[in-house]
Amino acid sequence: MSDPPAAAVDGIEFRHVPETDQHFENALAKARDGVRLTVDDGVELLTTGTDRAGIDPARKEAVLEAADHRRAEVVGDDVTFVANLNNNVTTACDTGCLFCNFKDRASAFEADAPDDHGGFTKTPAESRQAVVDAVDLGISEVCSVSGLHPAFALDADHRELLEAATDPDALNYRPPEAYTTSPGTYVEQIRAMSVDGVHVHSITPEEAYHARRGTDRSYAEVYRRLRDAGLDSAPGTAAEILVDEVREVICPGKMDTEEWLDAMEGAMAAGLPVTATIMYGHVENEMHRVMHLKRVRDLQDRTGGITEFVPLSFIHQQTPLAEQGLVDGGATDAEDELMIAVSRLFLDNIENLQTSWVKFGDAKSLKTLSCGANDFMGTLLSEEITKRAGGDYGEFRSVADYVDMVTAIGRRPVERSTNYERRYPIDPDDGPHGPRLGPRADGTPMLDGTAPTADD
Ligand SMILES: C[S@@+](CC[C@H](N)C(=O)[O-])C[C@H]1O[C@@H](n2cnc3c(N)ncnc32)[C@H](O)[C@@H]1O
Ligand SMILES: Nc1c(NC[C@H](O)[C@H](O)[C@H](O)CO)[nH]c(=O)[nH]c1=O
Ligand SMILES: N[C@@H](Cc1ccc(O)cc1)C(=O)O
Ligand code: SF4
Repeated sequence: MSDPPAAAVDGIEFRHVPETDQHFENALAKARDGVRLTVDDGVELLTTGTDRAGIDPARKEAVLEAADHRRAEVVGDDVTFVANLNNNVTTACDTGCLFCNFKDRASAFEADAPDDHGGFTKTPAESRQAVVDAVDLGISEVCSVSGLHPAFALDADHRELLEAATDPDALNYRPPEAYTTSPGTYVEQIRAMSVDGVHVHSITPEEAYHARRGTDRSYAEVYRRLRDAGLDSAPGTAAEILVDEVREVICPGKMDTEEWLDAMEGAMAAGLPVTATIMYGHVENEMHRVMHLKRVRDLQDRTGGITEFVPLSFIHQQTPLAEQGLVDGGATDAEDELMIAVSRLFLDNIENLQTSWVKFGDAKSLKTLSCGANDFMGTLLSEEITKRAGGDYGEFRSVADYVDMVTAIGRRPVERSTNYERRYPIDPDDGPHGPRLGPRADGTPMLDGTAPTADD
């Protein structure tokens, strides 16, 4: 009847466990009535009741249905997506997150090291060229998240400070000359990616932390400088699970929960919209997942600046967590569906809920569009993070792919801008289909016929 548990977690004892005084039926009634849910309510829904082991299929369907209704009430039936490029600048990173296989040790990029690390660093000029090519294809957004390369500084002033530091190693700084290729500064990268007014979505809280290391600048100040250089919004990754006892296991080198919240508030204080994420399906339990949702909901109550929430299902295959035996799988289908549904029901102050074809594949993401999700991510054109972790769902979806998939489930595909302010509803019968919202978009299909996942 029920799915097996997501992951065996040996030897980790957590203070927070999925136990509550609430009953599943009460929590479901509140969810159906649109009453704001407590953490205990969320745990009851996510577990389909803590009174029984495993996931109860009938109760699960009831939760998915409530979330689907809520989605229709809040955002209607349109399914949105963004025409975008993922441009990762560098894989060099020494933060050591145990769920991540995107990173390569920075020492492998040093000028005197053998060039066999399999990773990459792009100069600002190389980033610009990648964006120019994609803007020609019609994209409206470049999404850029990267490793914390030790040679990165915010700008020339920051570099000067880092160069003068008594112990630069302690600040995770090494000068660009130490490396075969320099990523330049964050400001140079953002300027380089600002091609013809394309929307630049970049600088996660962890990257902002790196961009202020060794200084007493506030996050707002750092994000303001980046905004002046052309940054338009920030991705809320690095959230993982916003409960420190979990972060200590999966990403001990990363900022803690408070610092993540501080960075997000700084971005919003600088006038930038942000997204928020959760990465689940590893060592955490349902109590952690819902505590995370509560922290995101509180942040949105304080700021109102979060445009979308993105549940990222952990891809386990080629990661240190799996290699060290800390996990033996990711989330099950039922857990993925419930994560989407409970995110919709719990986050009553965030309109848009994204499903990721990169993490779920097409079939499961389509299913989640009837479990609470309304946004179907973006065209990406390139994807490294999931691929390097062992994910196998490709790197690109064309506008034609989106039209086919979304119309197949009886919904209307709508191309959106990053912040959902501009929308272009697509008439499925009026093909061929290409992006419309980018600075050079004219409806020409993006990579028709040549892309690995395009229709043939
Ligand atoms: C790879 S990092 C790059 C940006 C920056 N270094 C940071 O940590 O914010 C972006 C996000 O990818 C997600 N990620 C990394 N490895 C993953 C995996 N194996 N499965 C699912 N998501 C993953 C994490 O949520 C992480 O915060
Ligand atoms: N969900 C994932 C994303 N999301 C990025 C979006 O495509 C877009 O940038 C955002 O909606 C802002 O408009 N990117 C990935 O590489 N992998 C994902 O799983
Ligand atoms: N979805 C995130 C960005 C992201 C980037 C890479 C990922 O692997 C996951 C998420 C955002 O739009 O803010
Ligand atoms: S998740 Fe980000 S910070 Fe952590 S190791 Fe990967 S690239 Fe580095």
